[in-house]
Amino acid sequence: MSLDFGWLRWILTVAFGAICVKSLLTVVYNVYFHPLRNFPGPKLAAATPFPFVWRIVNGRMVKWTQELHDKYGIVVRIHPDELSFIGSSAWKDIFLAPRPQLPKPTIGALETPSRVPSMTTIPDAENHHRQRKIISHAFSPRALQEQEYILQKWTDLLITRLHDQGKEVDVCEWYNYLTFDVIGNLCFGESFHCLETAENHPWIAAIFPGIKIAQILTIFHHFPPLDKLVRWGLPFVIAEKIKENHTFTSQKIDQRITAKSERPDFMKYILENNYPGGMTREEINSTVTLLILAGSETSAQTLTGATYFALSNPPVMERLKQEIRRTFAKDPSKIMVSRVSELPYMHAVIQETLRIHPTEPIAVPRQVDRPIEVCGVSVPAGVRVGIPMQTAFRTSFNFVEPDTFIPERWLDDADPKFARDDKAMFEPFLVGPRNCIGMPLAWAEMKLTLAKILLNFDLELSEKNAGDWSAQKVFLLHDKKPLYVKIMPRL
Ligand code: HEM
Repeated sequence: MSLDFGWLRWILTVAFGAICVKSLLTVVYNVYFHPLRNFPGPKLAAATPFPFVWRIVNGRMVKWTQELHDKYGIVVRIHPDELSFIGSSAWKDIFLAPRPQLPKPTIGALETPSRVPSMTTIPDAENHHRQRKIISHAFSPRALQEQEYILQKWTDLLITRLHDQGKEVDVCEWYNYLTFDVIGNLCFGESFHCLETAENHPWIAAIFPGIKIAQILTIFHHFPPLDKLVRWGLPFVIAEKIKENHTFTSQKIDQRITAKSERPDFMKYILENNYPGGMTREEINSTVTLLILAGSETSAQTLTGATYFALSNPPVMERLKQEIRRTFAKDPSKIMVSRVSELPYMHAVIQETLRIHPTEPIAVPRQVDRPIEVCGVSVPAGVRVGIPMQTAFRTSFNFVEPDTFIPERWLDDADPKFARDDKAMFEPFLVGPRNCIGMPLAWAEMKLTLAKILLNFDLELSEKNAGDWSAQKVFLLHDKKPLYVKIMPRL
């Protein structure tokens, strides 16, 4: 008996035809009738999300937005529903002025392993505030003072371990070991033992590929209903890793809670201030995972960047070494957070690193839920607006010699030509109620580390590094590369 599948062919043809007609109508609407139709930008990016999602997949979003802003100016329509701004008043217009604050869009947001949002993935302002109020106690000036001994202990261990190594190390890896151990201590009361073992803990080894996959999978958010399929299917793809990481975090937090310790780490403050109706245990798990990521990779990337840029510009390295060695030569034990904070040139080197190589290079946009004005133009509700930091920090619209590493531009006695720099554009830690809560900790950790490294070692770039270290793809974070450096002990 032969089966007649004619009806199936007919259904498929009709379905395919309907999809084509709907897509065509959407394209026509996006280009000619959409509220953003008059904004500048490439027609293809206005018509469909494909050019945008392609840059997410190939990690070239930074290069693309740079080219678009060079061509179209300070505002560009980079997606049918998204505008990109690089004018400094955009910080105020998007992140400070709207009250209540604009929510984070669910499109493009990474999910936490448990699906319970962390402080940073919660879209709405009210719930974000509820969590941030509790977490903020762990980042007060007093808490940072109490936590300094942890920074001191682990930066000292980094120096000892570097003395044990051969002549050449991948500093990217070692800065990561340091920042993970510090943040492990602050979150769980116990380090990840990376510095001791010179290895990444499996939790860490799993998280980076996980972020990359999750970021690439966000492209399906742009093609509903495929987003639902991915949400359903993702756990099957990386189920084991998700479960392992989730269990690890949960167990470590359990242990820290049971220990009832008075160590001044993050958990002490979270537990002390978690009033009834505050954070649920699952929210604590998700937010601790966020703290580990936000508090480690960012500082490690910036330390690697500062090392690379200073070594690539010998007069900068010379001036930086002089400042540190002159200040601490007589008594290296006096390298305290309060004292390293007073070194203007080191501050300028790190700022310039964050300008050339910010840790959040691409826009993390906001959802416009009411008409607003950004950089003097009216933006309708229902779209997304963002500031791509790397593009905004490295454009001649905002900075003189934007691609050149010049820490001197940040000094009080800078060359008058740098008066043309729009310094209000430079906000590498974000502004507003969702800015970086760990900024003082980050500064303290980075300055302490750089000071100790340059007091103890002379450094030189290895011939093993190929090309420009800072030319990296971006999958939300920089797709980091090793940085091989020859280290020569001097103390
Ligand atoms: C060079 C170092 C760092 C830079 C440049 C940096 C930058 C940023 C930026 C741009 C954001 C906003 C993310 C978004 O778009 O939502 C952010 C958020 C955050 N950062 Fe940092 N960060 C650094 C270090 C740290 C450290 C050491 C910690 C400590 C744990 C930390 C904890 C956080 C947290 C918890 C958030 C989320 C805040 C919220 O959602 O309210 N960061 N950071």
